[in-house]
Order: sequence, then structure tokens, then C-alpha cells
Amino acid sequence: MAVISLTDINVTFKQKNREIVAVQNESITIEKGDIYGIVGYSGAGKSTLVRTINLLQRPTSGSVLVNGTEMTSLKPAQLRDERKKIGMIFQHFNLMSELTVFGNVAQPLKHAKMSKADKTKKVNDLLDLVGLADRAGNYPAQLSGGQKQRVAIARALANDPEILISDEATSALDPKTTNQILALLKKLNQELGLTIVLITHEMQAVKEAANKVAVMENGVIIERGSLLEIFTNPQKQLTKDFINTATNRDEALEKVTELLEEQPLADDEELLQINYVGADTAQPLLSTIYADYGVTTNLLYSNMEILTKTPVGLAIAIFKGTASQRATSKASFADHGVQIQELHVGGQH
Ligand SMILES: Nc1ncnc2c1ncn2[C@@H]1O[C@H](COP(=O)(O)OP(=O)(O)OP(=O)(O)O)[C@@H](O)[C@H]1O
Repeated sequence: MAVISLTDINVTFKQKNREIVAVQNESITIEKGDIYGIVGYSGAGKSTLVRTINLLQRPTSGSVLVNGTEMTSLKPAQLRDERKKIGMIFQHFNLMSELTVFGNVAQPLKHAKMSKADKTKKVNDLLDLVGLADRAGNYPAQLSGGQKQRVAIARALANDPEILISDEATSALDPKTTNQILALLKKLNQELGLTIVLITHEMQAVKEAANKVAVMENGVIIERGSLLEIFTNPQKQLTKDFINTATNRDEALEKVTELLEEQPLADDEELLQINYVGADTAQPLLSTIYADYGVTTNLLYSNMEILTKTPVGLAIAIFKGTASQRATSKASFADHGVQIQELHVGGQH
């Protein structure tokens, strides 16, 4: 079921003597229970597009349906109510420094029609959920970045939203803390059925948490699909660039290049990148390639990730043998659905 349907969204900012088209005629549908990653470089229009969901950014034109309600036609009081169903977290947490952790999480409940005892219970339950039950009396300044983001998450959940928008929520955190926050978001997605829109410039974060991905550039979505589709069959160069960073392929290739500068390939050797989906594809082929084709392999890099329960592998290897031996072995990989491509690095032919 579609929880969010943005259709033909345009957002134009008028400045003194020029117009900035931040989002250009873009549409996106987000289903209940999705963790939808929106990836792109700074200025691509990610925040502007996503902020139209709760009309923090009113689109210049287009339709914003949230649970079937057209947000752009609501009266202010109705909009306030609908907005409560959409929580939001940000890169810099936006906590109130003069309030305790408890006070920050209780903030959205200030005008809620609940008894004081119920509010207290609600806040304590939320702090428990995000793993901060023992920090209720602390002030934000006494917390680490990861803990501050947990407070912000608890606060965003105070009104029991169905949707959580995360705008670069892990961008100010170190990799370990980032993974802990992403794990928390996944838990909330699974346990509460929360639909999450994850805006980020890091494909790594998307890889950890999302089930769907859209890549944005210059105000438009240039590519979209399931996490697995995007990672195993990216079409656009920008998507490939993001993925190569997220799978450490770029870093591995740099090291391989250095190695080959010292030990150049021989005439009967070639450098290959091997991409495969499913654990039972490439590894058996590599292990029998000498017996089957007389080709020896030198595995320089190998990485396997589990993306939405499916193993996705990447290897960089040198194949050594006669031209025809190498060609037959490569054809056999291709026959088994393993992608294999020759790499040219640092002046190698
Ligand atoms: N309120 C505004 N007034 C004028 N221009 C704006 C405004 N908000 C965003 N823009 C412009 O719209 C474009 C898209 O910005 P947006 O913040 O949506 O990109 P982004 O992909 O989210 O990047 P970032 O992560 O840096 O925020 C940029 O050129 C930005 O300068």
C-alpha cells in the first residue's frame, strides 16, 4: 500500500534575479514499511523533495498524498494534525539545550490530551525503546552524538507517527555510531511498522538499512529500484560511483594499482573484476578454474555483502593462462550469470 505518493512535484525558489529549480517534475511512491533511501550529492534536491511530504516545503506544483490525504489542500489546523503523523530527525539533532532528555522527548506531548502520568509513562517507554532509560535527567550537552540522535528519535516518535523522515541523521556521526543508529531505525521499522525515508549522501548508510533506493541529481531522480537491483545492476554512472565507494571497490582498486606498478602483469595475465549474486555462483567456479581450463587465479580482493538477505559479491583477480584458456574460462563465468569485466589500471593494457 502506498503511504506516500508524490506526483509531478516541482519546487522553484525565486531569488532576486534568478530562479533555482530544486526539484523538477519528480514523482515517487513509498510503500508502507519501506526504508526508502534517497541518495545524492549536496544540492541534488533530496531535502527539498522529501520536505514536501509534510509540506515543510510547499511544492510550486504537484500532488502530495499521504495515506490518501492530499496535503496541499488541507486547512492549517488539519495540516498540523497530519504533520504529527510524520516524525523527522536531522543531522544536527535540533535538541533544546535547556531541557533534559526527558523534557526534550516530552516536548511534542505538551498539548496532547493525556494525563501527566500517561505522558511520563510514554516518555519513559520511548527512552527505553531507544536505549536511553538511564539518561532521562541528563542535558543534551552531557550526551554523545549518537545518544543525542537517540533522543531526537524518541522525540520524533512521541506522537506515534507512521512515517519517519531522516534527513542526513547519521552524517555527523562516526561509522560505528552510524551503524548503531541505522540498526535502531531498522528495529523501529520492523517492530513498529514505521515507514522511513532516509535522505543521505552516503550509499553506505543506504546499503545498511534501506530496501529501496532513489538516486537524485540536479532536481531529478536519475535511477530507482530495490536495493538489490540498484547494487547488482546500476545503470547510471553516478549510481555506479556511489556503489563503488560503498563496497570499498575504489579503495581496493587503488591498492591493486599500486601493486601492479611494482609487479606489472605478464603477457599471459589479465586483471578482472568479478561481480556475482548468490553465494553458490562465483566461488565454485574459481575453485575449479585450474582443473577445468588450466587457468591459475590470484585473488587480490574479495568482498561479500548480504543485501536484503541475498549475498552480493565482488572480487578482483588476475587470471593467468593462454588467451584461449582465459577466454573459455571467462565465458563459463558468464554462462553461470557471473559478470566479469577486464580492468585497465595504471598503464596496463
Ligand atoms: N529556501 C531555499 N531558498 C533558495 N534556494 C534553496 C532553498 N532551499 C534549497 N535551495 C536550493 O535548492 C537546491 C536543492 O537543495 P537541497 O537542500 O534540496 O539539496 P540536497 O540534495 O538536500 O542537499 P543538502 O544535503 O546539501 O541539503 C540547491 O541548489 C539549494 O541551494
